[in-house]
Amino acid sequence: MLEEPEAKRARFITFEGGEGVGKSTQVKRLLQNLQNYSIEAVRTREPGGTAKAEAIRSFILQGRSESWGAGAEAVLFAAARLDHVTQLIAPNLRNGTWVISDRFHDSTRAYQGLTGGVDDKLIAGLEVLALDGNTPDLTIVLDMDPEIAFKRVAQRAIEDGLALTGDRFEKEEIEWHKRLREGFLQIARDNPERCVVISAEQAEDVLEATIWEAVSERFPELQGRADA
Ligand SMILES: Nc1ncnc2c1ncn2[C@@H]1O[C@H](COP(=O)(O)OP(=O)(O)O)[C@@H](O)[C@H]1O
Ligand SMILES: Cc1cn([C@H]2C[C@H](O)[C@@H](COP(=O)(O)OP(=O)(O)O)O2)c(=O)[nH]c1=O
Repeated sequence: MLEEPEAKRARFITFEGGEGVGKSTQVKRLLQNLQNYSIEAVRTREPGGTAKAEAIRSFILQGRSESWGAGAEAVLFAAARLDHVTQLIAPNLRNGTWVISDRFHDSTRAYQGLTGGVDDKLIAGLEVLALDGNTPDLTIVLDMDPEIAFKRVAQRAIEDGLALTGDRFEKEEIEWHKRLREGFLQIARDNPERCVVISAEQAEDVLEATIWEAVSERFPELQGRADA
């Protein structure tokens, strides 16, 4: 009998945390580090990642669904995620390409669930639909005081000569952002096998090295691989 070829084992990594903690910066750096180790990998983001999901992203972030309430928004984020998973995430993982996503289902848990008040059972049901079994192998929760994160974002806007307008979630009060931070820490405590909390109050290079250590510790296939 012919042996089945061993399936290529691709990993799914997500980054989570509040606004301006450095997720996009570190997603790019991790992608580069994986590629330096000859790992095929792509980066993506939520909401978004596919044309349909990006359309839903614009609709929500412009504030057009705000009056619909957190429950309806949870449904919209889930609809975007379903397309993202079926069209981009799952096919890449099946082909052996690692996927790194800037936000994923924990953002719905934290924003619409823990701070938005949407019932756990609704959130859990939407996850069954949208994830279709594609739970991340590792979630890196970048944690920091939201006041410091805001200063970073404001500083960059000044340097770029831009007005600090913000999307609709960025405009929430600081107390709300503190509750959001606690929400992500709670998710990490509830899912210790999947989540690693890393302090984001470190210089970009130092944070990059801490993340690389966490990723390479988690996945044996990265150990002993030569830096290409
Ligand atoms: N470790 C860091 N230290 C200082 N500033 C940072 C760090 N990481 C990112 N930044 C800056 O902070 C701002 C937000 O970073 P970004 O990666 O866009 O965060 P997020 O994706 O979490 O919103 C950007 O201006 C970025 O250049
Ligand atoms: C994926 C997702 C994002 N969001 C929010 C979080 C952010 O405020 C916004 C995404 O905007 P984005 O500009 O990507 O935020 P950031 O740079 O901080 O990551 O959408 C939810 O409320 N629920 C979700 O499920």
